[in-house]
This record gives sequence, C-alpha cells and structure tokens, in this order.
Amino acid sequence: MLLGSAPRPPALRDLARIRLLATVFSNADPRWRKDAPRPPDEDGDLDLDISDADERATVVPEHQFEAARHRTIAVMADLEAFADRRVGMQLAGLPKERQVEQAKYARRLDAKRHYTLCSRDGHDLVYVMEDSPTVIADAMSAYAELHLGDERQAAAAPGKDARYVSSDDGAGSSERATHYWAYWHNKVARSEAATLYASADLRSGAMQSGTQLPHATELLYSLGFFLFAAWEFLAVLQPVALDLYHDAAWSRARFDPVQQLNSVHWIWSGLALLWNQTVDAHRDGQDAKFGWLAETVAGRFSGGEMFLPQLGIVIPLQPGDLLLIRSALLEHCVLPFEGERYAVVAFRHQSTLLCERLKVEKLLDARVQLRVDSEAWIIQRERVAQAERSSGRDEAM
Ligand SMILES: O=C(O)CCC(=O)C(=O)O
Ligand SMILES: [Fe+2]
Repeated sequence: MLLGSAPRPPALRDLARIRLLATVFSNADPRWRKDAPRPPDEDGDLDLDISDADERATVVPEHQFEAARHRTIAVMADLEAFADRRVGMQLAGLPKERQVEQAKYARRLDAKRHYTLCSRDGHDLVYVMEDSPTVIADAMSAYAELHLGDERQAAAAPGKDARYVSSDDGAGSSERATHYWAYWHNKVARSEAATLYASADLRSGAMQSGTQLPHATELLYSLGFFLFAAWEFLAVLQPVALDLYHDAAWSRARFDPVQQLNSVHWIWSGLALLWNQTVDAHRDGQDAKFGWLAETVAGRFSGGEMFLPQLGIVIPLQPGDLLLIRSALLEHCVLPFEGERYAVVAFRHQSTLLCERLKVEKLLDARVQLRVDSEAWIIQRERVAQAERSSGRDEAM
C-alpha cells in the first residue's frame, strides 16, 4: 500500500445508524449470543448506507499532523528481543512502589517533543504525538456522570484484570472505573468458527434499551479526533498495520458494535475507557503480537506518566497527546497521579486478526520506518515547512 492511501471507510447516515443500533443491540439479535454461529460473510440483514461519508472527524488541518511527524528522537532497542521477552527491565508483578522506584532511574522524555522510539532492526516501537486538541476530557466526564454512577467506585473486578489491580490504591481520585466497548472472540474456541460477542458494557441494559446510546454515540464522536489521528499516523508510519486493522474492522463492520455507533476511522476491535485508574506494569498479551495500541489521556492531573521499563523511559503523556505503542511487546505502567486522569485506549486483539486469516506477522515485516534520511521524511519536511509558512501568513493577516 502506498503511503497514506488507505481506503477511507464509509460512514453511516444518522438515521440509518439509529436503526442499526436498535438492531445491533437488541436482545433478540442472535449475533451477540456467545454461542451464536459465526456470521455469514455475505450481506446480512443490516444494510449499511455508505453513500454519505461522514467528514466530521476530518476537519483537523493536515499541517498539524505533518508538524507532529516532523520532530522525532530515536531510542534504539531490539524488537525481536521484546518478542522473546529478553530485553531490559521488566516489572510486571512487582508492587507498585517498586515500579515507581525504578521509574526514578528512567530517562524522562521531554514533554514538548514528538518522538519515535525505534528498534535497532528498524522497527518502530512507540510513537508519541503531542498537542492534539482535546474534547475528550469533557466527554469522558459527561459520560461518567450520566452512566457510570455507583459503578465508578468499582474498578475492574478485583482479580479479573491484573492490570488495574494496583498495589497502590492511593493514587488518583476515588472515582475509578474501567469500561470496555469492544467485541471479543469466544475465548474457548479461537478458531475459524470462533464467535463474536460484545463487551458487557455494550450488552448492558442501558445500552440495549437505548437510554445510553445517545451518550455513547456522543462520546465516540468526541473521540473522533483521536481515532482520526491514530488512523492518520498509522497511514504514514505503519501503513501495513493500518491495512490489516482496516481489513479486520471492515470485514466485521456489520457486527462490530462500536463501528455501528459510528466511527469513520474505527479500525480497532475495542476501546478501554479508564477513569482514574492506576495501571500496573503489564503487557497487553491479547493485543496483536506486533501490533499497535493507540492511547490518549485527558483530564487535569499531575504525574500519571507512562513508564516503559524495558526501555528505561518515562513518557510524560499529557492530555491531548497521542501514543502509539506495540502494546503486546512493551511492558508499560502508569505512574501515580493526582487529579482526574482519563485514558482512552484503542486496541486490536490478535484473535481478531487470526480469525480473519490476516497474517499478523505482516505487522513485523512491514519495516516501515521514520528515518531522517528517507524520501518520505524529506517530503514531509517540505510539507511541514510549507504548512508552517502558510499558517504563519494566516496569523500575520
Ligand atoms: O491508562 C493508561 O494510560 C494505560 C492503560 C493500559 O495500559 C491498558 O488499558 O492496557
Ligand atoms: Fe496496557
């Protein structure tokens, strides 16, 4: 695939969307039963109207992305070693205090830079882009206000998800929650015949009865910039990954609840929405092995940086930043914070690629790099300079 030429996914007309939502979330719909047979590939009863592409999320000026690509620093590491789990310091399982202690010895990246962390063998590991405009904090607060209620007190059920069971309970606000909007594959039979089911949030009564739907849709709209930015960056930096993710998403579009909530740039199999969660050192073992997770944070908080022990690096992820990270390979944890910290994490599980018979190894073979001497880089640099010149002119006028 050529740089940036990933096909734009279609979007739904509002009315069609509401009708679809009603169908998708209806209890009667057998697709969301765990034991449902795999949906047929041919057109089902849901007719997507693709005639009206939704451009809402595409109003971000292009030079903003170009500028973000413009400044990078590289930290060399070894991707294969990560896959083998041989490299660097690993902290999963250690008490949070020990994780925090180790973070003191890590290199702290400059918050005012965009950067790429590369592997020695030419694979990029992490991308960080700062300064995206954010409406996400408001949307997360509003959604929490309306729909989390008492659940906000309850983090992910203790013992269920080790990532969010922190030995340090003191960090952050007292209102914590983790919610998933996702489709999962049946964990028992991860095979061709594996079935899909929606996350508990999406199967909840409020979602199914529709009272929560407008707010969920609104929240997803508010994430438009984030999803768009992740899409755009993957298109340039990891086009093969974007292609795979896109194919996986769109071959499942009719059955993907979040897709149905409307997202033009939805290439993920799930979203994790975190309100004030501390997150212990972990790898996201279910994510595509060499794949990417996209994350943004919102709220007003201090601390809460992301620590990558294997790289010995602390990333001061700030509200509005975008992080792309090989989440199944790189161990990461969130350092303690004060204030309100929301995280939105978009991921694609390995099982969703296997199920689609998509070759996840392609993600490794992509060998797409951002190199200062590459042609792509030079083109980008020129475009950045151009964009900066013209925006300078705009400001002067
Ligand atoms: O909250 C964060 O910044 C990270 C969340 C995370 O790593 C996860 O949900 O897997
Ligand atoms: Fe994670």
